[in-house]
Amino acid sequence: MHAPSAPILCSFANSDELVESLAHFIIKAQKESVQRKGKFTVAVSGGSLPQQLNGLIGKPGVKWDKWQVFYADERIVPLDHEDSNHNLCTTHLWSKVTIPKENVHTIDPNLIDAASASDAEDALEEIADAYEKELIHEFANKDSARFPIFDLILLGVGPDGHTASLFSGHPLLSEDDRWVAYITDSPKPPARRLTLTFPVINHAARVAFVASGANKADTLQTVLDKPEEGLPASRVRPITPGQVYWFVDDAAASKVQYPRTPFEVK
Ligand SMILES: O=C(O)[C@H](O)[C@@H](O)[C@H](O)[C@H](O)COP(=O)(O)O
Repeated sequence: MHAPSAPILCSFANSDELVESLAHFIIKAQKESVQRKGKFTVAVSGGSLPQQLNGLIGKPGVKWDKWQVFYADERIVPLDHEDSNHNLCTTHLWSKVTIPKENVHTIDPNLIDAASASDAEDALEEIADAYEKELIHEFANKDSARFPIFDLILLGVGPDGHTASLFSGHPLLSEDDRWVAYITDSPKPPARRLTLTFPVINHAARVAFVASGANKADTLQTVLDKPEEGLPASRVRPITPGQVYWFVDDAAASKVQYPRTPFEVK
């Protein structure tokens, strides 16, 4: 196993520049992946991220039919529920682009109904297992890696430093076997969620965090300048040649000492 490489921090003067640069970064990653293997595997999360992807809308360089999308985390609610990350992404992105419906891999809606009808953890286990199988179907046989290698995982960071549904102090932070796990005790509602685990996130070819606004300044300072504090977002350190990027605005980076890397569109 190779050592993780240091995060690359790209900070932009405002939200428009961030959104546009992020779109260029994603398109470049997509081109490389499609050239190499004919598809682009992506994981996305919720929060403000889907809106920050709107620089992709209408860009001819985006080959939506080559995308295979999974959710980095999802809430255990019906897919059209206001808390669903799939619903959020559909509203802000999928409904505005030509991605084939079958290329967006949701948690199984039939299993959600069963889980909603009961408090039993078995139903959540079943949802997590089914989603893991969906991933195995996409990634297995391609190489012998123990974990899937996403081309790109897009994440946000919460004020408490959580990312996906990986929260500080939670036993799930030490999960080293499963690809997908469920939680029933998310400190932020809704309590019942599904998440990709750290080994999956840290095997990705690229992980890009997106964060904006002054209310993220303290969090980013801790995550980037004090990784020894071990906030979940600091633990995202893909093994080489994987790389973690931070796409932030200057307001969010205002307290960060960590060196910036100029963003270059090539
Ligand atoms: O866990 C949740 O319930 C949130 O969806 C969360 O993961 C969100 O993505 C981050 O808090 C970042 O939030 P912003 O994208 O709004 O900065």
